[in-house]
Amino acid sequence: MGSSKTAVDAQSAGGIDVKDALLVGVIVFVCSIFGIYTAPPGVLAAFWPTNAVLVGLLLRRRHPPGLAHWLAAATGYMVADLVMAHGWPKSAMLTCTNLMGVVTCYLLLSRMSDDYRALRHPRSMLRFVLVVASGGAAAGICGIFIHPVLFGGTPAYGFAFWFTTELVNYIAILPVMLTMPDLSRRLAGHKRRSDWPEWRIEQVAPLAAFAGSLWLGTQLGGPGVIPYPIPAMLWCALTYSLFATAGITLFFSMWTLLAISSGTLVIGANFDSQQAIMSLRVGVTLTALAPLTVASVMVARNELLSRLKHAASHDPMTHVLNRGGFMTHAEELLATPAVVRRPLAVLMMDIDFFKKVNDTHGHAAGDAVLVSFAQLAEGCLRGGDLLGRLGGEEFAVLLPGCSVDDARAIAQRICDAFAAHPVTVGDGATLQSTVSIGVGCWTHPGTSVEAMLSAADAALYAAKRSGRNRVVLGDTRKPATAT
Ligand SMILES: Nc1nc2c(ncn2[C@@H]2O[C@H](COP(=O)(O)OP(=O)(O)OP(=O)(O)O)[C@@H](O)[C@H]2O)c(=O)[nH]1
Repeated sequence: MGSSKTAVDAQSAGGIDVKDALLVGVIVFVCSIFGIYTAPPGVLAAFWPTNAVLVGLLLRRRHPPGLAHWLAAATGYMVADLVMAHGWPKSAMLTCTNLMGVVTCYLLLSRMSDDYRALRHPRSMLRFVLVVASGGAAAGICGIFIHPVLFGGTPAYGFAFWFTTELVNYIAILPVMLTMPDLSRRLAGHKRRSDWPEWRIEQVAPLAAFAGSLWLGTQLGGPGVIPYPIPAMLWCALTYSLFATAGITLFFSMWTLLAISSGTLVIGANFDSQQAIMSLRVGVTLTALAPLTVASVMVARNELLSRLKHAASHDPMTHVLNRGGFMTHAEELLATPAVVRRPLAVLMMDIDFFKKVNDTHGHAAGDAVLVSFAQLAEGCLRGGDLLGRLGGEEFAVLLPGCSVDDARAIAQRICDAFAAHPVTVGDGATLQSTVSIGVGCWTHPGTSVEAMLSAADAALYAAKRSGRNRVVLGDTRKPATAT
């Protein structure tokens, strides 16, 4: 039974792999045809997206590419060149050159950690430039041999031409591929329209400044206009996601080169030699590295900040909110109009005879009981409820929009579940602890979190005095006043 299932799995995985490889081949073919069609007459494609798209595709797949993928990619290149009547020998030489750069970039990038590869590390752009320069150099080495044969140039020119072309295309396109959000995961998240961020003026302004600086360049002209959009692009990098910044820098590179070649952007320089064109393309592309580096540093900074924020507001042992985190979240929740107008309940929970657990089985056993209780309590709550560890063996819960009856029922559920849940500790002993819970309820809160907690605490004290392992409802007739 097991082996036949494995065979079926392998078969279906094989089917998916072939389909996947075919898709890679088709994408390589389409990108290559696009590159060949956009080339000026007599020159190999000026904008050659295929290699960067292929490296990005292979890296973004869940599994490393197999032989089928590489064969499909090679076929895609060959067929595109043959369709454009480049003939077999020329097509084969061009395919080898393309694949040399792709394989080099793929191998180097696939060995990097996820953070570096997705350009989410402050130093990732440095490594990225080294990788794409290596990919360009690999293609350049092929260029030394094929350029004199195919185009009659010198080996040195062959190296320079292939190196710069690959470098420019990788730097412009690969960041977009590497930072592209995982669409399947996004769609699975079912983002509703109301969850989307609102577009405010400060979010639109950097993009408007970028468009404005591009326009200004066309109006003023002269050799200094190329970096005009850099301040706006840095502003974009500080405001938008890494992926959006990568898209903006790609647009900048393409726009600048197209605008100069079409005469929309007049910089007053002569581009009558291949060297001058190469120099311009490399210069424009390298300019775009600055905003990408800023965006990359911003991502790393924001992730560090959110990790620090989480660490400051959560208890490292039970992973629920700590006192500070609970108070901040509770106050924020109480300021929400939807919460203010609805009933609200607070539970104060304290594990019974917890000192005895520590004294009998050791501190580690006490910790295990605390972790177990936090998990169990969390499992009894609804999505919008807040659970926090206020200190020691004392926990609190805020239940927004919860009636007296519901609050009592939730508290009783936690109490019963914990009493019925044995915890096995390090010395092999099985501990059966209980919890006492005080409940405070308000039909119109209008008071501070501290006041609510102290009212629920009074009910907890009553629960302890009347025998523990029980739920006691506090006085709910009048709202508590701030202490
Ligand atoms: N294992 C462990 N123990 C803790 C931690 N924080 C506080 N304690 C212990 O929790 C115990 C609390 O004991 P008491 O306040 O006397 O309460 P109790 O024994 O539960 O008695 P009642 O609350 O009256 O049922 C003390 O022994 C503290 O040292 C912790 O993080 N881990």
